[in-house]
Amino acid sequence: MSDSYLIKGVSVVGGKPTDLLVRDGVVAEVGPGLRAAGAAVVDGDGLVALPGLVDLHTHLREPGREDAETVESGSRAAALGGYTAVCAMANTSPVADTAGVVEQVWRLGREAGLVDVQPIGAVTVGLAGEHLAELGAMADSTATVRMFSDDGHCVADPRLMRRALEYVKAFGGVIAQHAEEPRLTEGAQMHEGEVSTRLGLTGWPAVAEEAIIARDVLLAEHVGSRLHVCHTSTAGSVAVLRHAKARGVAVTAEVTPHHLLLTDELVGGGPAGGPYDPVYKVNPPLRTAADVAALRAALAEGVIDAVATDHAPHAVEDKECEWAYARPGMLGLETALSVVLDVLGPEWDLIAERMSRTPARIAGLAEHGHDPAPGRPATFTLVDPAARRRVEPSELASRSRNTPYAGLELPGRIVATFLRGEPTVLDGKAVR
Ligand SMILES: NC(=O)N[C@@H](CC(=O)O)C(=O)O
Ligand SMILES: [Zn+2]
Ligand SMILES: [Zn+2]
Repeated sequence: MSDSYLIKGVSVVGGKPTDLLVRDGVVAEVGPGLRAAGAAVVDGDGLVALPGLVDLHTHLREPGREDAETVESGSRAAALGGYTAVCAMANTSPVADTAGVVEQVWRLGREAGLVDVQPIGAVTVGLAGEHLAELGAMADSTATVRMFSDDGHCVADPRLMRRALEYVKAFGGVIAQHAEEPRLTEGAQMHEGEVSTRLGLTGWPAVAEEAIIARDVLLAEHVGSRLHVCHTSTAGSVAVLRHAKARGVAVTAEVTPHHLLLTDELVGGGPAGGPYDPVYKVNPPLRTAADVAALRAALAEGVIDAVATDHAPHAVEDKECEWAYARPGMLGLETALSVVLDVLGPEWDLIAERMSRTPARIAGLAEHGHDPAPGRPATFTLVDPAARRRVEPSELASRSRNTPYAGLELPGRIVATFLRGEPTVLDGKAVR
């Protein structure tokens, strides 16, 4: 593989076409009409260069469910989706609640070498919500964990949540909360509303999310610590976040691509078939069109800071079964940019902000989230916004197939991704 690349005629984050010279891992020069003997030339005509995307919320399933995803297969899916860094959730088996497990995940990410894999540590031992995990040991480990989450479960005990928020202040950490009051979602199968009533499924009310976010922003304010809200899904949650931010609370929030595009109506029957298709089962559940509209507006405005995929691969037997027995979760890495492009349109600066710069800052990933500019790490992705693609589950790099977008035509295609000057994707294909 070449060690320098000349990308000709590319638009950097929507600007006028220019050339990018990549050498020794960094962007060496930016400007029109560049020449470089020996450099591999990439035709950037019609392409947009974005800072490499950063996912705050990825389930890689290793260790424990390597049949559904591995660090390597998930890293490949991420690179193909334009990502250069992913934060790996802790709900593996064993749980990532010790320095040993987070170091293992970090090392597997390095070995795969396709994206930077930043492990997230569990807040409580075994995600059981009873005792704080060894947060300090995970922070001090090779994986230098700064974000902690019991995702999949809510840290429901307010005293434990308070102590976790207090603890991570010492090293500038953040608690990422899966906001779900468990007493309000017992047996829940989908969003509580008209559709759940019609289908006869137990509802997951919006207030179960909103009540926890309200409590947690107050706790974060009280102890002067940082809170991050995972997969925000309701208009009411947006209202709580807006209020907290106006008060100066150190809270950030993410939204998933699926909550920006899909609604609970799909549970009653999607484009591909009849009702109760578990591909639409996810936590938090798909909500209403009014929620979708509020989430889109909040993302544009900045009340929601980032798009995060919540890429949640599941094996066929856990997904292609009766609705009630299916695991919640959807794939996201390989379709996220296309969905966001569909939702926001070609607002490149906004897309760079919500999918790269801000998530890099939230996760504390200093090498990520920088627009390609001289002296910066050559860590970026090239998008063809004119291309349209039909999502074909069998063509995905993920080991799982549970995409809710099968058969759907979406705008945009990732042509190439570079991580510190090395291509991880070229001509739309992973380099390994
Ligand atoms: N989102 C989901 O529906 N599932 C996630 C867990 C989670 O993000 O809560 C999973 O691990 O499968
Ligand atoms: Zn969650
Ligand atoms: Zn998750």
